[in-house]
Amino acid sequence: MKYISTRGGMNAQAFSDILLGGLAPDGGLSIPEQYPQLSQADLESMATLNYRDLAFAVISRFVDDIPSDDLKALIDKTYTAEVYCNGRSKNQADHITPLIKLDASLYIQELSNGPTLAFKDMAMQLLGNLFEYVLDKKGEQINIVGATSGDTGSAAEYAMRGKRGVNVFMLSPFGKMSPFQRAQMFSLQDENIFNLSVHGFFDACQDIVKNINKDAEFKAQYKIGAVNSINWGRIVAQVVYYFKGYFATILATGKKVGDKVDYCVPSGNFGNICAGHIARQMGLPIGQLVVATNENDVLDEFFKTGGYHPRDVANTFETTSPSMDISKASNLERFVFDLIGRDSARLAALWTEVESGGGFDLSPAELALMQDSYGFKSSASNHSDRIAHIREVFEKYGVQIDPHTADGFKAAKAHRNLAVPMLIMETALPAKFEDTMLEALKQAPFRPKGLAGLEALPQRFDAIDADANLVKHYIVEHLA
Ligand SMILES: Cc1ncc(COP(=O)(O)O)c(C=O)c1O
Ligand SMILES: N[C@@H](CCOP(=O)(O)O)C(=O)O
Repeated sequence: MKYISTRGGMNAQAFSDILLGGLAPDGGLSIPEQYPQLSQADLESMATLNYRDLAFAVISRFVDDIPSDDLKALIDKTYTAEVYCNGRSKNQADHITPLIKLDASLYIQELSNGPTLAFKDMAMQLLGNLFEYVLDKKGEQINIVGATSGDTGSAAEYAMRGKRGVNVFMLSPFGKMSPFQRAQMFSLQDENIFNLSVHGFFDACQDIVKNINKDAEFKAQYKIGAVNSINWGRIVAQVVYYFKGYFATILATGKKVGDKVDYCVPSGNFGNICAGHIARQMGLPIGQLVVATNENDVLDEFFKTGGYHPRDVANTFETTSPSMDISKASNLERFVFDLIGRDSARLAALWTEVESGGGFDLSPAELALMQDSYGFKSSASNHSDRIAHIREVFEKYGVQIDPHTADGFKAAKAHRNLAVPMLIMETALPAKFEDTMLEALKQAPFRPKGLAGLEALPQRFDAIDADANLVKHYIVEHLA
């Protein structure tokens, strides 16, 4: 399996060569030359595998330059009941991403039982172990530069703290994360962790990360790596839980392998649902892929009209599902590459428009293809929807969901077909967003053991203006 760039300007590379980096040298994103294809027999053979074996069955199809035994050992070390425990018994926790039944055909897939209580841990824990392995083999070090709106940052820092040869420089939007998210990151005192609080939104942080990645000389000199979902390693690890969720859903609903399951995914940078698209391209019988957004609804507009027009700061909003306060969805580039028949010249032209502050419109035929053949639907939420749906799910089903998952619940209701099971991806635990949960339920959400008093711990971070040169300077100074 070799990897190319969506923009056509990268020679085919092996998995280990693209693993540590973010953007391809031409500014595009790495993507497999073709997706592995699974037959009905392959799917049937996967249906009863535990998470570790399933992860190996999926990920090994994308990796051919790490010996199988080593890859299996890295996966086995990652997906354990101890890491994805969240206070459960070993037996319960060993499912890693168990389902919560809401009704006969509506389920939530738990993805937030890892160390930082968000779905990012599903891929980031594996990435941490893969990084350490590949760096050891190559005898190299890495300085990760990442952007977060609240969850990638803590997941990356918890996965990379104490790892040999790794430093993390994490950019987050100043004053825009929840107090819990802020405390999770800023209370870390590890010497290899640097938190930079940027005056701007997540989009500004991500632009800086991309800008640094495009400076080939700086990138090579300072060994810059990426952990955002522009990194292919994040996406491939996320593909696994679409398979796990599928098999668990058909088992729970008495369906058979081959029957369709719909998925609804709270979306911002489009990394989570992009993994769903790839699972579908591999042959997983996914019906609809429903994109849920908050008030920052660029993606909702795209999937309804075919027009992708990222917004500027003045039109990006602070919301109560803050991790989705994103107006430029990096991974959309991977999906559009497939949608337009992998025409890299056209893709590069479309993203040249996007990067110069504009956007593009698909043709009516492409819009129909996206909605009908690729199964994409969408819906947007606002604060009052969020509060109402947190309340509804608690009152009807006795389940507390976080504000992002509540945006997903609204979208799932809007697009549900009662004949097809619908799986809502849980993207974080309510404990991370206590104020909104209190407003909705008049009670504080469950907080896993060991996290009491998190917000009162001493915090360490540096504030900085949204300027790539300042960030580069900061990196150079702190590495020295
Ligand atoms: C809690 C939560 N929900 C949803 C999202 C959106 O996921 P994605 O960016 O992969 O679309 C994020 C972060 O991006 C998140 O942290
Ligand atoms: N919501 C994310 C934003 C970054 O997304 P990523 O999946 O591309 O790393 C966050 O919480 O940081």
